[in-house]
Amino acid sequence: MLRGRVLDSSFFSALGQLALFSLGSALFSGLRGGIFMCTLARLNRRLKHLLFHTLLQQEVHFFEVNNSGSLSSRLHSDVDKMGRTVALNANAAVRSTVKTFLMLGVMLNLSWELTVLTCIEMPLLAVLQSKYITWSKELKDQMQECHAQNKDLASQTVGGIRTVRSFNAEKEEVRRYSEALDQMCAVKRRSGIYSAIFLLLRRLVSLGIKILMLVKARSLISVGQLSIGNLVSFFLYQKPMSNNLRELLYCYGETMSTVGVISKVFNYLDRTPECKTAGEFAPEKLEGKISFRNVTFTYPSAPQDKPALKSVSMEVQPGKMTALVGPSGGGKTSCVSLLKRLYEPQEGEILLDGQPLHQYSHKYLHQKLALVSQNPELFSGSLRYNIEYGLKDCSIERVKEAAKKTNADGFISQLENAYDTDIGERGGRLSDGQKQCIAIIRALVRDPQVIILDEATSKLDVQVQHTVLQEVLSCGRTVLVVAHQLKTVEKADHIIFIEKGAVVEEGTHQELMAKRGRYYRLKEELFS
Ligand SMILES: Nc1ncnc2c1ncn2[C@@H]1O[C@H](COP(=O)(O)OP(=O)(O)OP(=O)(O)O)[C@@H](O)[C@H]1O
Repeated sequence: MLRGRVLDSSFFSALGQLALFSLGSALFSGLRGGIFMCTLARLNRRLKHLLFHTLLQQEVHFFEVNNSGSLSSRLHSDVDKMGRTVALNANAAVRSTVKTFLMLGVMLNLSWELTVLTCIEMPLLAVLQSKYITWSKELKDQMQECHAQNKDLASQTVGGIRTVRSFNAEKEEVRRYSEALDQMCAVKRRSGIYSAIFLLLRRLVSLGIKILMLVKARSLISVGQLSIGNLVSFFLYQKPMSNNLRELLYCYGETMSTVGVISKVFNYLDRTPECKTAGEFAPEKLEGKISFRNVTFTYPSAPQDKPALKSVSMEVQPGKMTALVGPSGGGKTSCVSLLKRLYEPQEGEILLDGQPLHQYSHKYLHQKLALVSQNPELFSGSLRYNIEYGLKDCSIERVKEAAKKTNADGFISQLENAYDTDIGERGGRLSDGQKQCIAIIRALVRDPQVIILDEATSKLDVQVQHTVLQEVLSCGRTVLVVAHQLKTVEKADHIIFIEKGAVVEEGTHQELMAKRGRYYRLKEELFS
């Protein structure tokens, strides 16, 4: 047509072909887009599920070295970015490749010389692009880190707003956040400068190629190897063809620069937790006798010559109340953490009814051995949800019964929706004492044989403390109490005094008082 030899019949046939081609292309692109979006959604869901599952299997130390902000960033932004980049780029790459080959055929037919020149642009741009990727990859990693840090800082400050307010630290927190934002801004600025330089060079290369093509076209026309019509047709194809090539390069670049993000996500997915896998042992009857045999333990993040426990040996008798006492930093909580298998000792072993702890099934162990700590971790949701947490098929009657035993049903029934009341983020709508009550009910509802109270009743009044202790001691349970308030441990059947990671002395209250050793002196210091 552009050559001016237009016949009505060929015009309509070309129009028909064009319409068919457009219809096919629209159908193809709709289908392709739809399929890729569905695949992307599935891929995203699967990756997040896998990553969250893998994260929850990791040992406690992993969460000490990886803060929650960066983990949540990996889980959300990184997985989203990864899925989007891979799926969308694959989509764009398929589209551009198909178009490129179709156009290449037509363009070669019009002028192979000009087509070769068009294709020269591609390797030049590829060299530029790969340089740009190397520069920008590092910046993208830095941006991810800054993003995670900012998120962590904001969520930590908002989560700890009570402390921030009471220490009048709002200005300081705003300053810290603003510093973090400045850091992010500096990285983005550098990234912007690199991008501007890259775009400029890319334009210059394209322009240079275009000038070469015009010079070549002029010489081809002058020797009669190319008509003006063919040249115009060629340029009509050349622009979208260049765009396609550029899009292919862009997809490659984007995928390459996301490699850092992808490798981080896969590093987490492939990570094997550094702790012994739990066994299958789950006896029907458990007495609850605990033995520490020459247990030496150093926290993974502490220097290896600074063990928290040094060759600790002790016995917690079944059905009795044993108290762990000692000065701050002595190693009491470390004993409890080892008992709950939050960490593994480097030397020695811990036995429950004569069996090493790791041989018990994970579910069984945590059901039979319940821990209530001083600042229990509660989750947003209803009271009932928090009490039943992790239990399947727990009836409301069981929950109510456990609440009655600790005298907590009174305050619960006065709440707006009783057991269905939402307790707010981390149980923020409850008092500290009420939180401790909920944590005790949460432990009792599991009907454990061993119950560990790590300063668990410190915020309850004396009457409730007494009721709770009576309840946990009933049914022949083994009770291990960790206490600073020596008053609460006087009733214990056995007291173990731990200092600087070692058992210093043990016996009943009367025996230790008569001995006039460390226990006696600590008591004197507290009451003098
Ligand atoms: N997560 C940790 N990483 C590294 N070191 C730790 C960690 N937790 C505790 N420690 C160190 O281990 C030692 C024993 O701490 P532990 O918490 O067991 O003492 P504690 O007797 O329970 O103290 P408190 O009575 O103050 O709670 C301390 O020196 C402490 O600094």
